[in-house]
Amino acid sequence: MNIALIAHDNKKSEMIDFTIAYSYILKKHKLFATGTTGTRINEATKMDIHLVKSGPLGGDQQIGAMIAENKMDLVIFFRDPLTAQPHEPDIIALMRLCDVYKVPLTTNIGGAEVLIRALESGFFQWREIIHTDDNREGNK
Ligand SMILES: O=C(CO)COP(=O)(O)O
Repeated sequence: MNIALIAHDNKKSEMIDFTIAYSYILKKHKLFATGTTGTRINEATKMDIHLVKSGPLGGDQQIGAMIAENKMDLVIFFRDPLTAQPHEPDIIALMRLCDVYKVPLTTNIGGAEVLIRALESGFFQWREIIHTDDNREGNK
């Protein structure tokens, strides 16, 4: 599965803790991340991560484009709900595309714990069906 890892600055240490704790699951998958988040995760875990640009420089939109192309299976996005972000429209667009394409999205560590364990337990196999279904709603 392709997994996106994104965290706002005040949530980056939480993301590091999360990826260290679940590296035994995450390393079995293809990981993508916005620039700063991915660099920090790589430094802490040594996992291979495909980096896109930093969020404020278009990284959220790059992840969004992957969602629109059916190339993302799970988005783990630790948002900071207490700090205004200059690229808020990009963030909303990313989350909207998750809804358009029915891609599982969590915006906090509580949901991430549940989804990562679901992934490990095989609850994401339906994504493989979607990958082969050209007639899904989002492609119309
Ligand atoms: O801003 C972000 C998500 O909206 C994250 O970007 P960085 O990982 O580059 O900090």
